Amino acid sequence: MTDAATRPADAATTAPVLDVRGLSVRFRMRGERYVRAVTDAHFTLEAGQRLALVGESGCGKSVLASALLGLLPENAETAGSALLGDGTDLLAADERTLARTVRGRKVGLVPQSPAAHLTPVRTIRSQLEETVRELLRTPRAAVRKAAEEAAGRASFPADHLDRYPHELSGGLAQRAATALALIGDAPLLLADEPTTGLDRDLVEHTVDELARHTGSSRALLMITHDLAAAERIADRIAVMYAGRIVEICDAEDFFGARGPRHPYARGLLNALPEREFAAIPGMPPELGALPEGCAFAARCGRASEACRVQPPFADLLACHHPVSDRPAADPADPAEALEAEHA
Ligand SMILES: Nc1ncnc2c1ncn2[C@@H]1O[C@H](COP(=O)(O)OP(=O)(O)OP(=O)(O)O)[C@@H](O)[C@H]1O
Ligand code: NI
Repeated sequence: MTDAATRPADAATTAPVLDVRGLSVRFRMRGERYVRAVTDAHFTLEAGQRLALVGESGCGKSVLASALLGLLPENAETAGSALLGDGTDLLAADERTLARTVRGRKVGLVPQSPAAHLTPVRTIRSQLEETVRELLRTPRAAVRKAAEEAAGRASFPADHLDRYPHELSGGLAQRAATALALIGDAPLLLADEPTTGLDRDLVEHTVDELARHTGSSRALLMITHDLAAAERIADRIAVMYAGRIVEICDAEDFFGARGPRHPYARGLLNALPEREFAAIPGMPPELGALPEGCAFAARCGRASEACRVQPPFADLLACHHPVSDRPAADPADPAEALEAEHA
């Protein structure tokens, strides 16, 4: 643990909203064993950017989010840094700093399940007012108005403010939770599976709202395994496999004609019902027993000897045999190359 790093003042204006460098999280288990939930993650988020972090269940997405919120359990050990635009290192900050100045104020959390996040025995108005008092230190006389404004920003109807959470539809509960998340005006919004359990209309509504609230001054990190939701909201996609980010790609390329370059990312995309509906064979490795080299090699049709060594994350990709940018021919695949030559 080091003291929170601070940037020189002149760099602060150009610093990204979030700059994650070499973030790793491992959990200490009994008998000197470790579960390596996140390994060497690198990414940045500029103001106005919306990044979707996707990957199969258990690949480490939520652990990464918890690390950014300082909400990891006792047995977690972290490495690397996660710098906010003002120089705060989320990995180095102590709990007091995180609780008093970071969560809600610098990092807004859009909860997974608004129903669980809202307090059942209190009206929406009283929850908004409490958060306004806490985060904004608003003078007593102005709290009611500030809470109503907060509701308005998330399009929560004023005539529903005196209702209890159970009296709200799923959509309105989501708006109430979003209103709470936005009160501190945090430059970074973090949403872990904000659309889980919602029907398709509500998914679209929720991600559109998140996009609207990100605007040009904030940044959004959305964790999801819903690729359709990711496509709707994100301008960049980060794909995680077995604790590592294996590719970061513009959403346009990812979902468009070019497609992702990492074979795993391709597999995820092709597993969609509206594409090939073909699941990737096999299972991801246990994070407590990761192989030496590329963790995807055992399931990868393109794997070779080279994959016994961990591929470095370079040029936003960690793969020895990326799928070619040119859809017609692929030099790594002799058969395809031959075909192309004769085409
Ligand atoms: N406190 C802990 N101790 C040990 N292992 C943990 C702990 N918390 C999480 N893990 C492990 O870390 C791995 C990553 O879990 P994580 O919840 O981040 O996955 P995820 O990608 O968010 O999956 P999902 O899509 O299902 O939410 C899992 O193998 C999980 O068992
Ligand atoms: Ni998760």
